[in-house]
Formats: sequence, structure tokens, C-alpha cells
Amino acid sequence: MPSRHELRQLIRQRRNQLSIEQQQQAAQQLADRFSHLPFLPDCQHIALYLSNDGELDTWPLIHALWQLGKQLYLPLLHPFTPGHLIFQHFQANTPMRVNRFGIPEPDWSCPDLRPVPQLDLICTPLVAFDTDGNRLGMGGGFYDRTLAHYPARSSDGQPKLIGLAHSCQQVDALPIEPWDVPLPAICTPDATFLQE
Ligand SMILES: Nc1nc2c(c(=O)[nH]1)N(C=O)[C@@H](CNc1ccc(C(=O)N[C@@H](CCC(=O)O)C(=O)O)cc1)CN2
Ligand SMILES: Nc1ncnc2c1ncn2[C@@H]1O[C@H](COP(=O)(O)OP(=O)(O)OP(=O)(O)O)[C@@H](O)[C@H]1O
Repeated sequence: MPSRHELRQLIRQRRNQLSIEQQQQAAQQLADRFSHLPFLPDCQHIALYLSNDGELDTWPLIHALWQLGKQLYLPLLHPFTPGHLIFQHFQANTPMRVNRFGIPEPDWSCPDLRPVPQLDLICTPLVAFDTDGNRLGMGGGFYDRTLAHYPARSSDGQPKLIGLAHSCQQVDALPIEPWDVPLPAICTPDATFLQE
């Protein structure tokens, strides 16, 4: 099995080779599929992220969810607890800044923060996934640290975490580490993978 480092390089390269047309089509298809998830009507407060490095463009999904009246949140690199994320309310007019990875994030505003337990659904970026719900990220451990102490499902068993990815980010199996937080759901433009 390739190492985590090798897999990251391979899959990041693969998704960066998608054409603009393939990227646009994938983003629209994902927005449509996601909008019809059976548990979406029960989710009002949803964390997303702004795409980077060939990740599936989340903008069509963001607009679709705003249309549905959902409250959206974006991750900020935690200002006091290195390696962790916090989530802040995101609207069309939210003031933004660029973080040290070059990814735009909302300007820190305490009253607009929402603690993880009060989010109904958190969409995570990922580099590679397998159909068992295992996730390999960019290597910062941000999502693994932030989500380590929270249940991945709500009390009625619905997923509270869902990974988003291009179909080409699927691999047969991933080398797993003890701290990796598995995903009860993964959505791609072509399929939704739900764990039992
Ligand atoms: N869109 C998006 N936002 C996200 C994440 C993500 O994976 N995707 N993250 C998920 O955790 C966090 C940021 N994690 C990241 C970790 C590494 C790199 C990155 O590009 N690393 C460069 C080297 C950067 C450097 O010079 O320090 C690289 O690997 O080439 C980007 C984001 C929070 N926000
Ligand atoms: N819950 C945790 N507590 C402490 N350290 C952690 C935790 N989760 C991950 N780490 C550390 O973070 C580093 C990166 O982890 P990993 O390679 O799994 O990141 P990733 O899942 O690819 O990144 P991300 O979650 O940011 O997308 C590892 O060195 C790991 O030890």
C-alpha cells in the first residue's frame, strides 16, 4: 500500500488535472445530489469550506443551501488553540480574510461563532477516501483534532459529518491512523456512501 504521503501527492495531482469543464460539472452535480440527501431537511446549521488545491468547488452547493434557507458556517484556523478549527457564520456579505494557507475565511467575530455540538452537519474536505468512510486530509490534522471528541452521528443516528470529494479521489483502501475520524457519509458527484 502506498504511504499516506504518496497517496496525498498522487490524489492531489489527480484532482488538479481535472479540466475547468469537469470541475464545473462535478460541482453542480454534487450540489444537486447533496440537496436531495434524505437527512438534509433535519439540518439547519451546516458547516462547509471554501475550496482550495483542486478540491471540488463548493460554491454551487453554498448557493443551493442558501436558497434552501440553511445557515452556513466556515472553518477558521483557531486563533488560540493551534491545530484546531472553529466555525463561524457565513453570509454573502461576511467580511473575509485570507489565512496562512491562502484560503479565505471569515474575519474573526465572537458573536458569530458556533460551537461544534450546535452544528447539525459538518462537511469536511478530504484528499482521499475509501468506501468504508476512511478519510485522508491535507496532513494538518485540523479536522481530526477538532472532531475527535464529538459523536459523528446525531441522537437519531443521522450523519453529522459528511466528506465531499471528486469521484477520482476514491481509493480501494487507506492506511489508517488511530486519530483518524471516520466519516459516516461521503458525497461525490456520482454517488453517496453511507455507513451502516
Ligand atoms: N478548503 C479547505 N479548507 C481547509 C482545509 C482543507 O483541507 N481544505 N483544512 C483541512 O484541514 C484546513 C487547512 N489545512 C490545510 C493544510 C495544508 C494545506 C497546504 O496547502 N499545504 C501546503 C503547504 C503549506 C505551507 O506552506 O505551509 C502543501 O501541502 O503543499 C492547506 C490547507 C482548514 N481549511
Ligand atoms: N486528535 C488528535 N490529537 C492530537 N494530534 C492529532 C490528532 N489528530 C491528528 N493529529 C496529528 O495531526 C497530524 C496530521 O494528521 P493527519 O495526517 O491524519 O491529518 P489529515 O487528516 O490528513 O488532515 P486534516 O484533518 O487537516 O485534513 C498527525 O501528526 C497527528 O499526530
